Amino acid sequence: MTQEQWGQVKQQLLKTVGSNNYKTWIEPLELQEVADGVATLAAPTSFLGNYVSQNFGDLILYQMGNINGDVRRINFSVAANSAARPTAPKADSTATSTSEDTASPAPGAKVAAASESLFPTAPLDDRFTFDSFIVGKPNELAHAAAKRVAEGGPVTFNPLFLYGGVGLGKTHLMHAIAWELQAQRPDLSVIYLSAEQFMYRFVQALRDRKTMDFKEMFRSVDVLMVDDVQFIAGKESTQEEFFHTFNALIDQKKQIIISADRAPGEIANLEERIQSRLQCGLVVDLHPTDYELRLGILQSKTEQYSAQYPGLKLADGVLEFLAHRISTNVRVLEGALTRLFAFASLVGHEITLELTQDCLADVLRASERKVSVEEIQRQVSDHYNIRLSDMIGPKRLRSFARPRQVAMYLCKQLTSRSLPEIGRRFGGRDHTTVMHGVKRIDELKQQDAQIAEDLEILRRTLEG
Ligand SMILES: Nc1ncnc2c1ncn2[C@@H]1O[C@H](COP(=O)(O)OP(=O)(O)OP(=O)(O)O)[C@@H](O)[C@H]1O
Repeated sequence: MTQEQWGQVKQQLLKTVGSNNYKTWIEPLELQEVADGVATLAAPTSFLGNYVSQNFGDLILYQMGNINGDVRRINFSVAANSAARPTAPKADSTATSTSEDTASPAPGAKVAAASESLFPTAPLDDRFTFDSFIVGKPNELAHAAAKRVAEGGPVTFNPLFLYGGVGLGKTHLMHAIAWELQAQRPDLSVIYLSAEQFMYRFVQALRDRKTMDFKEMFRSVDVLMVDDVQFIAGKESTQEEFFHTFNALIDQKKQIIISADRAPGEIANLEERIQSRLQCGLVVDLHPTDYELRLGILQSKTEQYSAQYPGLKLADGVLEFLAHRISTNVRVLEGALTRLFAFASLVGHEITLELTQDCLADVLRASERKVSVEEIQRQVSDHYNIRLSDMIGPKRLRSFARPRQVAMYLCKQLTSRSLPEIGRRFGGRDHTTVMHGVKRIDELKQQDAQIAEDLEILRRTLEG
């Protein structure tokens, strides 16, 4: 691989990983040498080298392979000792870490016999255990199913299919299963990897003419876990391979655990036979968190932080406030708490409600349910059974004018748009017209029970 080709690889990586990731992680890398199919990349720090190796190693190798088929492995010229996960054993103890050896097995778990270049298990996050997973109504079934599978007993439901929205704990549960299996059943060979990694491995095997090794390896494991399976949608040959691997393991009564961001039947461009195969075991949904679960997660995180930041006090009501206000995903919730503790420890203050509102203003704003003017117009015209064009149009008929005023009122109440802006969205009306409409509905809702009820229903629908 020449420096020029390395430049092309970097250009491709820029497109794939985005400019922020690119600047931080890829740009600092230098191509040092290529010998015997092994490309050595020099990273300025061992941390960076390890991080890139873990997170982008496969991708870099994949792109390099596309541009120059001679490259089969990558080395990072950094010390292997500085790996991010101290508990994970090193796959080898040489002074370099490779994209393969960072994909190390769960400690203690036996890794399926495989050629080194296809070494498949992705690293596990040691924070993601059953102990640190808070159980509530929305995730109790998923948790119970994961626990059962983690016992490593006779296979009762196969596959276990976990699905749910972003940041609701799918990966956490899968890692927890892997850790538990490794502790309870170190005799089992367990492979955990993302569907994306499955694809890269497969492509690599195709390129290296090692598909038999690939097949053999995946078909000889006891437990196969594939995260984010929606990734293989639309990728035909990967799907094909996945399907055969899947069938072979099911036939041998080996446990398969799959996660996705939606139910099997809802993954577009996933072959029907795969969709139906995925549904033949237990399909469990991780529901969006509720208030109690969020509070539980915050309390548990706070205990950890209190140990980390001794002496830092948390005022009553702060966690409740956060659990109430941040209702998106757990990742955002955790991030908010991390920021709060870090900030409070810097300024040396007790974490009060004011400090929380101050420090997390952007997160709180972003979590507010955003209702758009268009959504309001649509809902209101549906409610009053008029056409959207009549609501926005010039007609002054009472049957259009009243719903229009209701919609203007709701826009003022539920969005942060100014009166002139609302006017513009209502067919270019003047801000005084909007002001008048808002005032009129304000008065009417005191006198007219029907209007008050309409407003209540609409507000509830719009705020979800
Ligand atoms: N019930 C829970 N208890 C404790 N932590 C949780 C819980 N649910 C999620 N988390 C935490 O939230 C973060 C996001 O979870 P995770 O990565 O498992 O989400 P995911 O469902 O795999 O999301 P994505 O679709 O983005 O991959 C992690 O730090 C995880 O530890």
